[in-house]
Amino acid sequence: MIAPAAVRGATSEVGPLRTVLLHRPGAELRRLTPRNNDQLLFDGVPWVRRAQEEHDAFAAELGSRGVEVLYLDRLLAEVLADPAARAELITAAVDDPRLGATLKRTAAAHLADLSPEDLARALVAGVAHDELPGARGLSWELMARGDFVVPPLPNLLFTRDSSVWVGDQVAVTSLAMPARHRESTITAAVYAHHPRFAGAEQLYDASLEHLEGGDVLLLAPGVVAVGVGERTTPGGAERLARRVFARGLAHTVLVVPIAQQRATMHLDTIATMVDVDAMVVYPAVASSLVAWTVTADVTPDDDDTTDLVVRGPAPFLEAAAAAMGIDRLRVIDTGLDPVTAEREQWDDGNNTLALAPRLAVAYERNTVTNAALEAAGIEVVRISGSELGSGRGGPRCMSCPVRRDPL
Ligand SMILES: NC(=O)NCCC[C@H](N)C(=O)O
Repeated sequence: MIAPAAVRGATSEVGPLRTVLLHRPGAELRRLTPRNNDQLLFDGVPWVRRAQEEHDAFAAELGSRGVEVLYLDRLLAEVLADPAARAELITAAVDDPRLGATLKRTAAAHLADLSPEDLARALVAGVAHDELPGARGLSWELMARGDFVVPPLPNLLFTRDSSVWVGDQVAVTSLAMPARHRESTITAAVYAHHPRFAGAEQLYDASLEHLEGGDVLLLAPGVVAVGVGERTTPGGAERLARRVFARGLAHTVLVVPIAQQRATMHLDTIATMVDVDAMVVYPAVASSLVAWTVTADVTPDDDDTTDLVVRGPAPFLEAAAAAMGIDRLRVIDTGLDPVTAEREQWDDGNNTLALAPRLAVAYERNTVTNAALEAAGIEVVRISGSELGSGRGGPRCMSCPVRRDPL
């Protein structure tokens, strides 16, 4: 029996969206340079003011459709009034093998002196070498002048990846790329300490096998697809499967191998739901995608030891339809010809955010995919993303649904 998520959480990708967690990009994007953008997982150096305008327009579209927008940096500043949360996050910020003990101590003392708002800014934007008054120690002396004592988190923008709600429980994820590890310390602290989330059950945590929210798709109530590739490991998918079964949050997990490359870093870069029975899918992979269907052997009663039944591989679209209990999953193609499809997939044409069945937010630049969506009966809310897109993420990546109405 799959419990409906009422007050918090989500059981699908398309149930009416009521509350969403966003992060408005700020000073952390100003840290990007041509020297560090690759390591920080951006494909360029965005124009920050324009990125903020694009993000504000995205948030305004959500707000005008009745979606409550929560901002991660505001929740973070609020929890940083709590000494326990401050201590946790300061320790995590300086827990870096590049720093010697003296620099760790100086950096921690500097952060501990900041107000909650300034500390929130420093945790997100990082602390540059020359921003640490009175710093001493060998590792500070030998650090390159342009380097960071606490590296910035420009990918916090992509709130989908560092936490994901499955039913009424929240999974703080275990991010694979070093540039993103510290993001989950922030989401973990917000969910653990903010009164807004009091009582929320934690489904996953950052100490476990790699699992990123962009790889987790709630295909239908009780059916979760997990992409396994550059970011999420088979071990992460297995752990999540056991936990969602043990807690009655799903009856089937479809594990979907995806190519380990930047263009397809998460499952949501190649497929997203736009209706209860329809997905926009990158046609270059649609027919070759497979899924392993995972279920529980007996009624599960324990988080991490349930015996799993694994069947497959079978064509993804068929396995998904069978698990969802429908005849067929309708597919809308990205692009039209292979070159347009490749361009629009790269520019997050597949990465739509459903606000309700047949209503989705998409980047305006993917004109061919958006026309195909409309031809299939999907209303498209277009937003611009010329600067936001330089981080290689679209509307779905930039949003973590905290509450969707049950279908
Ligand atoms: N779900 C997603 O596909 N998120 C986009 C993450 C982009 C970010 N620059 C990254 O490489 O992790």
